Amino acid sequence: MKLGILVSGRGSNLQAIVDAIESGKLPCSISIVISDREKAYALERCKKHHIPHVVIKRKDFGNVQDFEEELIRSLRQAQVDLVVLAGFMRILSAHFIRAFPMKIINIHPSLTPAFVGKDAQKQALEYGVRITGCTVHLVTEELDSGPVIVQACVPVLPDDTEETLSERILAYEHRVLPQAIRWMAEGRVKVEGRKVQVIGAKYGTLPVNPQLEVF
Ligand SMILES: Nc1nc2c(c(=O)[nH]1)N[C@@H](CN(C=O)c1ccc(C(=O)N[C@@H](CCC(=O)O)C(=O)O)cc1)CN2
Ligand SMILES: NCC(=O)N[C@@H]1O[C@H](COP(=O)([O-])[O-])[C@@H](O)[C@H]1O
Repeated sequence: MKLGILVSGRGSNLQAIVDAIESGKLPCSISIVISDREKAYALERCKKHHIPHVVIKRKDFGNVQDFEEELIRSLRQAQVDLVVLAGFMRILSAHFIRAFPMKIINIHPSLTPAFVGKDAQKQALEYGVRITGCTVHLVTEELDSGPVIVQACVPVLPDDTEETLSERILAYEHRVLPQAIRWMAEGRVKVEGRKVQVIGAKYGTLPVNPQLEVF
């Protein structure tokens, strides 16, 4: 499976995908990484691992439609089979999503539908929950509300800061995202409306549901 990965920041989830591929655990290749920010550290990771990459900045386009058309053009030119949002911090339009039907996944640092949007870890802390986590979901036109592929539960500790909680969640993100991509590559993710079934996966076990098989 050829991946097109969209990033905006440090790229630790990108690195987790690269590590999974290079270790032989993830039968995929990365055709293109696109960053909307030229100073994203994710781009340094691409240079180190010789991954094709491009910067496509919103402010270089007169409107969001032209910006998204360039994203679509680059992804189609790279002939990607799956688009992965790995810390990409722009809300994508229905037009973009319809260009890759059921072929866009996103990693989000909460148990959706709780705490959607930006700063999910801070939202969880401020709300006072004792359990949060991360979600890989299919991207729909509604923000962070797509059919859920996998979720990991992460405890919130009394002395947690946004930083300590984010790091604890991130450790699970780096496992559930490659696992979800592998299930997509194996064709085991079956979607009926909002319901998702990973064929052959073991459900009901925590802290990760469905249970991870490789990562
Ligand atoms: N249509 C969708 N687009 C995106 C989704 C999605 O689920 N559906 N996921 C996001 C990633 N994301 C949370 O997982 C997210 C990213 C950014 C924002 C946001 O409010 N961004 C602001 C400002 C961006 C900036 O500061 O540069 C905005 O775009 O207005 C919310 C959620 C990726 N896209
Ligand atoms: N709403 C989207 C969102 O908050 N995404 C989050 O941004 C971080 C990117 O880290 P990374 O660049 O090191 O992968 C990750 O924690 C990801 O879940």
